[in-house]
Amino acid sequence: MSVSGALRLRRGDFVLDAELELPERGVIALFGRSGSGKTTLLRCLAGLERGDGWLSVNGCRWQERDYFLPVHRRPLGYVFQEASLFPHLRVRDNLRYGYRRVEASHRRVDFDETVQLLGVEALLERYPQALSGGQRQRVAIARALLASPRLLLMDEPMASLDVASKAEILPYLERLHAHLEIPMVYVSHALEEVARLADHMVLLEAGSVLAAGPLRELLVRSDLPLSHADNAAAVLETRVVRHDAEQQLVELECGAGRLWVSRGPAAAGERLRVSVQARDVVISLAPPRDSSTLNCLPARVVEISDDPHPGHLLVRLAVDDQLLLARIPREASKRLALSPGKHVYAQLRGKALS
Ligand SMILES: Nc1ncnc2c1ncn2[C@@H]1O[C@H](COP(=O)(O)OP(=O)(O)OP(=O)(O)O)[C@@H](O)[C@H]1O
Repeated sequence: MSVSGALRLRRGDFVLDAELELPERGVIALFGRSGSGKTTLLRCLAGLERGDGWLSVNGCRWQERDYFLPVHRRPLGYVFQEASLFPHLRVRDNLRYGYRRVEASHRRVDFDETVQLLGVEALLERYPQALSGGQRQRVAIARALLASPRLLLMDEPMASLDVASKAEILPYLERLHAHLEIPMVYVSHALEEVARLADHMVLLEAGSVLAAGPLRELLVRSDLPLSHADNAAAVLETRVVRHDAEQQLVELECGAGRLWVSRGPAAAGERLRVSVQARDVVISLAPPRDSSTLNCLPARVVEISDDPHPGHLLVRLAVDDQLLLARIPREASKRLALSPGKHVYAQLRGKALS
């Protein structure tokens, strides 16, 4: 584990008391409702808050009982909700600022590659005030990366963006995810965002860690609040089979089944994750005929549990070794005589996949 620690901090009535064991790369979502302590924990990781406990990153002690590495000496990148760029410097000089502060022999990122990765080549000569919110955040992320951090911290980097800017920046964050060799701790309270980006999740509730582990496992646990949320979703890992230009669809392999999604061209063999909302999954006993449903996967009922939505149940389905959630009417469960072990078909409504 590259980031581990136990951090405690009291702020008024609120107490943060969190133990962490984070993987050495990939996107780690700090997730929880408003006030659960996500930002406080992130600030403790950065050294912006000093609580009790210890913290070790990549084998280096950042904090212990009598030792505290100050924030300016921690090799980390911090991206805030609002991009904090220097207004009097062009984008190029904003980017160079962090880059130059790292000795050439310690640099682990290439300037041009990072500029390309975040798609900011065309913006280099502009001043921050001539950028859109999404562009500013891309520059802020590039600047954080150019300081060759060992840990990248992001505090709801899309919170202040409108829907269009969010849609613009998400693909860059996905690209970043594929290229990053360091852990990126990403604070969010938007489940859709987390389902698209994160590999690992730390679920916070009232300052404590309620659960932590691989995202795919936590999303579908019926004992956690995630699976009972309105927008509860599961994530399926798939592989691109082919792009059908005529139908404008991409065929994906998902276990023994196939899915079709409308996306731009994708290369065969590429891994693609899709998130499927529980409310968009329909269960049937036979594959649909004479239906406009494009996607239907053979599945097996694993567990049926109560759901807070009146008149509904939550069904956990296995699609080979992956799990899917379906929120279905209680009446339908009875009519179809669903029980654990039963073989069924999971139809995914048109908009189910994202
Ligand atoms: N300086 C402070 N003094 C008193 N209470 C504080 C202080 N800073 C934070 N808190 C409290 O600590 C709790 C956790 O706040 P924090 O901002 O970490 O939550 P969060 O999960 O990031 O919330 P959000 O999603 O709304 O940003 C909140 O109840 C907040 O009111």
